[in-house]
Amino acid sequence: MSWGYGADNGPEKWVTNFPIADGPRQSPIDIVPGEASFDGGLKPLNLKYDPSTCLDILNNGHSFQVTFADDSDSSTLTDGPISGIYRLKQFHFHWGASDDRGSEHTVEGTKYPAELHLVHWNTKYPSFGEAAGQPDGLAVVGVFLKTGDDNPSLQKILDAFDAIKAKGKQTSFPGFDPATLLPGCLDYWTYLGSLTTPPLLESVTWIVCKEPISVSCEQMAKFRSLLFSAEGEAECCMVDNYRPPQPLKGRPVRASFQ
Ligand SMILES: CCN[C@H]1CN(CCOCC)S(=O)(=O)c2sc(S(N)(=O)=O)cc21
Ligand SMILES: [Zn+2]
Repeated sequence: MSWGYGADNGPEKWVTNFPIADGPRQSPIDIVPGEASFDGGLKPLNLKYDPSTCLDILNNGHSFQVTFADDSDSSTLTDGPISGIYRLKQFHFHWGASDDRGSEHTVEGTKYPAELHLVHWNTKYPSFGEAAGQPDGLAVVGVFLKTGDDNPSLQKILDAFDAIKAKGKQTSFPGFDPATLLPGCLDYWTYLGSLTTPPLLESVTWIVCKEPISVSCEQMAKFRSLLFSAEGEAECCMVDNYRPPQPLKGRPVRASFQ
């Protein structure tokens, strides 16, 4: 059985096939603002996204992801805590079965109903796959979702869900601008961590925005209409696809704001 989020193949079991699960720089973590150190040397995030690089939306059986053309520097992350140019590869979400849980990072124990991850790779490496194995290979921008007003930008994504309900389904998704998913304020916390799913590679510079974006309760319900299962299999709702916080193991967490 491959990894997942169930009792038999979930986060507590991943260490069996992925021993790095108990490694020194695992993600997510619980962020304690009072223990983060303000670093005046941290630059503002510079996110420049070109909607024409948006390709398709896919249900990969663990989440859904929106994938981007990354053969040029059209959609990039620069500055912030990183050096060089990182290209946007994909974004995806993690969410709960109910609004009281779903995010991977937590803030002083507070769980949000969902968390957005924008995945970028360091162009000093020849490809995404190469970069994913390097300690400075990836940079993921995390954005919390908080229940409140309807989010029109999110709605465009949710409207595509009927075409990707089951695992393995994919459909074209042209012209989406991921910048419309960012909060107004780009203050962030940053620390060195890992992928939060297998292969749990310790190659991620995490950049977690302090300000959440909004999602309505109805929109959260739509997230929960996706399936972990493929067509023809017993239906299993895609919910609680989040890894809980992992030990900090002495890592510094820096804040870009005071
Ligand atoms: C379901 C698999 N999720 C993985 C898939 N990729 C890793 C593929 O490694 C290939 C060598 S990824 O780099 O796109 C990526 S980023 C995150 S997260 N939640 O930490 O932002 C998980 C994953
Ligand atoms: Zn993720």
